[in-house]
Amino acid sequence: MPTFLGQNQYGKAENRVVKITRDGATHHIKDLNVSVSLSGDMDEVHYSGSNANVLPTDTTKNTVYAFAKEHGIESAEQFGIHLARHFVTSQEPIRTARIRVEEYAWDRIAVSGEAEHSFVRKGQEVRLTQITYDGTSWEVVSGLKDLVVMNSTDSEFWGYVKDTYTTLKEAHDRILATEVSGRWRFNWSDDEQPMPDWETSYGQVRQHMLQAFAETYSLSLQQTLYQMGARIIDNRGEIDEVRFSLPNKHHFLVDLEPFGLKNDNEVYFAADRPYGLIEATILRDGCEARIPVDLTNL
Ligand SMILES: O=c1[nH]c(=O)c2[nH]c(=O)[nH]c2[nH]1
Repeated sequence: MPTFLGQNQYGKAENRVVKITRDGATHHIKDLNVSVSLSGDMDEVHYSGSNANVLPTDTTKNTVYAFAKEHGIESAEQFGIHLARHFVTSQEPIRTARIRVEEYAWDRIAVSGEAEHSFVRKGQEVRLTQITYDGTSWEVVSGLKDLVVMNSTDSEFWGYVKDTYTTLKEAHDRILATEVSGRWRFNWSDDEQPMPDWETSYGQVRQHMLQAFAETYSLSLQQTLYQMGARIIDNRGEIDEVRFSLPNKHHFLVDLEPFGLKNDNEVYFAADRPYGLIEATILRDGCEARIPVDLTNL
C-alpha cells in the first residue's frame, strides 16, 4: 500500500448541555459546551469502512446528556473525567478519550434579593478544561479565555532596542490592557492521588492571576505575564505549568495639539489591530512543559 493512516480521532464536537439543578424554588445552572474526541483501534474503519470498532458519534452525544442527568455536573473537570473514564473503560477499541469543555457562567439577577430562577449571562471569561485519559493516567489542563483586564497606570515601556525602523516613543505612564487566554496543567495524574477540588482551584487561580496583574508595577507585558504565572504556581500546589497568550491591547494617546488642547494622559485611541502578542510558559522547578505552544491547539 503506498499510503498509511496517521493520527486519527473522532467524536461529537460542541455538545451544548445546560443542566438545571432544582433546590426547591432555587435553581442552579451549569452551561457547558462539551467536545468528545476518541482514538484507539480505528484502522479498519479508515481502510475498509468496517464500523465494527466504531461507537457512533451520535452515541457520544447522547452519553453527554445522559451523564448530565445520571452524574450531575459538579464541575467541568469532574464531568469530563466521568465521560473520559466511561469511553475508555466501556469500549475495548477505544484507548484514549479527550474531553474538552467550555463553561459559560451565569449570575442571578438582582430583584429584591437574588432571583431564584432568573439569570443574566456573565459577560466575562469562558472557563475551559481538557481531560485526556488513556486508561492509566490522566492529564487535566484547565484555563480561561476572553478575560479582558486593564491597568490605567503603573505601566511603563522603555529601554528597548532601537534600530532604523523604530519609531515607538518611550512610555513612562501608559495603559496596560490585555485579553487573557491562559491554561494551567494539574499534577493530578492517577486515581491513587487525591483529586483537587476543581471549583475552588479555578476560583483561586483566577484570583491570583488577577491580583498579580493588578499589583505588578509593569515594565513590560512580558514581566506582568511572568508574575501572573509565577503567582499561580507559588500559591497552588496542584498546578505545575501555566501558559498565557496575551494580546497587548494598545491604547495610544491622541494628539490633541491641533485643537489647542493638552492631552495629559487622559484621551486614548483604543486600537484593535495590529496588536503585540506576548506568549510564555511558566513552570514549577523540575517540571516539563506539556501545554501546546499554540493555545488554539488546545
Ligand atoms: O509590554 C510591551 N512589550 C513589548 O515587547 C512591546 N513592544 C512594543 O512595541 N510595545 C510593547 N509593550
